[in-house]
Amino acid sequence: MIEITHLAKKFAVENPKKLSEQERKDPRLQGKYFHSVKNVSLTCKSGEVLGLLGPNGAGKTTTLRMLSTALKPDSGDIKIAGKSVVKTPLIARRSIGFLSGATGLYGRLTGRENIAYFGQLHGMSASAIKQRISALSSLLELDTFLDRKCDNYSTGMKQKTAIARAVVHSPELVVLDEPTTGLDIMAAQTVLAFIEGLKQQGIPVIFSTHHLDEVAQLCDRVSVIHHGQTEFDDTLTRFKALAPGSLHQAFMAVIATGDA
Ligand SMILES: Nc1ncnc2c1ncn2[C@@H]1O[C@H](COP(=O)(O)OP(=O)(O)OP(=O)(O)O)[C@@H](O)[C@H]1O
Repeated sequence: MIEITHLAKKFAVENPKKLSEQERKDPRLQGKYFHSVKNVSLTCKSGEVLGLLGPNGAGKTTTLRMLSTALKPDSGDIKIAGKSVVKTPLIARRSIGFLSGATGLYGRLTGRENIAYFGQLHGMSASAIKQRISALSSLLELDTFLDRKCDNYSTGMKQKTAIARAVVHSPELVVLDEPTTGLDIMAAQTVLAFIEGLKQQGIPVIFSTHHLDEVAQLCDRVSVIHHGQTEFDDTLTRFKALAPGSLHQAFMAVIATGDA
């Protein structure tokens, strides 16, 4: 069980001229600080997939970076199986698999070497790494390119390899920041099937997306963040009930409530 309660994170604005016009008008800009995440709470149980939705700049990536321990929250708490990620980030890191949009693969290494390197960092033995890469390679369909240098990988090859790398240590919780962005339909389906497989194993998955069809296909729960605040956190069934027949309308209804 993952419980995020009243999470907040602000960033100092060093040069206000560098902010976009939208950010300058954003109510989260207060004096010298931009309050990217103001009040985010969500829960996700074993075997559930949670879709994190929100307009561009809503605070999804910042929330997921706090959940993965890459960023320390200013306030609020994150608990995995009752233990605080904020108080013991190093221990928590072992139990989380995090796919970030920002971390690239080492181009001079092959996909296999990239994944194996992360396995070593997690203290896995050579034989455990070999077995795990073999399993992940067939699940994510990496076989045809895994021994090529990553420099020349396509976007889909890079993303699937990065996902394998994020979960090489068989984490208790998987957090994916926009896992299907930029992927073609086949690669996206492979990634979605992989997430479904994690769910079948009882591993909770939290992923951000702008694709409502993925939410309909996979998610048990939906959280919507707008202007750094949770505006909705409940089951997919309740989300659908906000506007029967259209997830798009349901999303727009939640955003409109936040703007009111
Ligand atoms: N290190 C930082 N310093 C200053 N501002 C930041 C920093 N990180 C994020 N922000 C700002 O916080 C806001 C939220 O960003 P975040 O990346 O979390 O949004 P998002 O919901 O993931 O957006 P998108 O859907 O576009 O990926 C944005 O306005 C962003 O510019």
